[in-house]
Amino acid sequence: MRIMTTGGAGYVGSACFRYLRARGHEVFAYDDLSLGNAAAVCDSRLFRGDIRDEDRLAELMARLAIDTVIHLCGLSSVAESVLAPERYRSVNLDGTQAVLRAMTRAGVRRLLFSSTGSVYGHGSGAPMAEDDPLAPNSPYASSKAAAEEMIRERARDEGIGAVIFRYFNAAGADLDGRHGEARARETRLIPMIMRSLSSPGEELTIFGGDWPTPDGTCIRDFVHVEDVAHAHLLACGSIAEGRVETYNVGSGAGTSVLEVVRECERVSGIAPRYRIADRRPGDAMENVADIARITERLGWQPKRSALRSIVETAWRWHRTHPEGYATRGPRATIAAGMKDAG
Ligand SMILES: NC(=O)c1ccc[n+]([C@@H]2O[C@H](COP(=O)([O-])OP(=O)(O)OC[C@H]3O[C@@H](n4cnc5c(N)ncnc54)[C@H](O)[C@@H]3O)[C@@H](O)[C@H]2O)c1
Ligand SMILES: O=c1ccn([C@@H]2O[C@H](COP(=O)(O)OP(=O)(O)O[C@H]3O[C@H](CO)[C@H](O)[C@H](O)[C@H]3O)[C@@H](O)[C@H]2O)c(=O)[nH]1
Repeated sequence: MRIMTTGGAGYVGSACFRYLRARGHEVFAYDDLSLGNAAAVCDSRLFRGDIRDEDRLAELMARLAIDTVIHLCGLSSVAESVLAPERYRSVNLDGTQAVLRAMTRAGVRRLLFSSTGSVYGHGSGAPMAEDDPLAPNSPYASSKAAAEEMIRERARDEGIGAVIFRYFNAAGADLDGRHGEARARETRLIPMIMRSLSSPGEELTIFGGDWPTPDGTCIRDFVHVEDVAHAHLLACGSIAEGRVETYNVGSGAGTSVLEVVRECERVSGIAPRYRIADRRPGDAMENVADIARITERLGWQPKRSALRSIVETAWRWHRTHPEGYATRGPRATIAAGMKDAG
């Protein structure tokens, strides 16, 4: 396949880029690097640009003879979206429209889209299945639900094939120790815990200790980023023109925020300093995936998504790369001067 990954220098996008390339596919990344890292992909295959630049996308898709687009580009912080809903609508929804129009112009007929498990809303204690009603409770989740609808409409009108992936909480780092989560503006739980472990002055804030859950903190479904990348490999091969398939991508297991904090303490041997604050606006109480559909139809199984494996790989990455991809010197496992990480 000849694949364009939008948002391909980001955390999940670059993991997919590397995973698919290592398995023989021609993969190109498109990213404005506002949050992503050029060093996470291969320089010669990274094209810089804004996702709303339809002309540039169409020109690149045609020139590179792309047959499949994996549209991962997006803004994805729930909390930030509450403060800047218009920006989220613009990048996530207008950006998706630009990708769809560019695909039409360049004759690309296969799309894999990164949606989110947060489209289901708070949850009711049971894992969420793909046909459950959607109840997005943040501008971020709403923008993804609207983008999904736009894709379904386009598929009906033009007969393209699409897979919609609703990821739950992607986490962990590559097993090679050279790649991991490193965003310009970080808000996610595991990187924030890692930061507090590495810098003793940094205190972790836990948002909400009064949710109606066993320990009062939110519950999430953490899935290892390498399992997520493997799901993309399987899904790309399954896309059929004229059909849209929707799959949850999670581990199927719920873990509370405090349980994650404790696991990080066990793995690192360092007790993080934390305080419990008010609930974070836009947060869902519980977000756990029912993964029966993806298991049955794509034969996918989470293999590395045990919490221990997620935290061990994340800790190894953060310990050796305290400044993310900018880390140099003996702590970094990236060989000095190595540019072509892809
Ligand atoms: N990581 C998760 O747990 C998770 C869960 C559910 C859904 N998702 C979705 O998966 C996708 C990837 O997530 P991620 O964790 O890799 O995020 P990320 O922030 O690491 O990557 C997003 C990438 O998009 C790029 N980008 C942002 N705005 C852009 C713009 N206007 N033009 C071009 N590029 C732009 C950034 O530079 C970045 O490299 C997102 O769409 C996100 O909503 C992620
Ligand atoms: O410093 C922090 C950061 C997070 N949390 C808590 O940890 C949980 C997870 O928060 P994250 O920000 O790590 O992730 P979200 O569940 O909010 O969102 C993530 O998973 C979703 C899917 O479930 C999305 O798609 C989204 O892109 C992705 O960031 C939440 O209860 C949050 O309140 C804290 O307590 N302190």
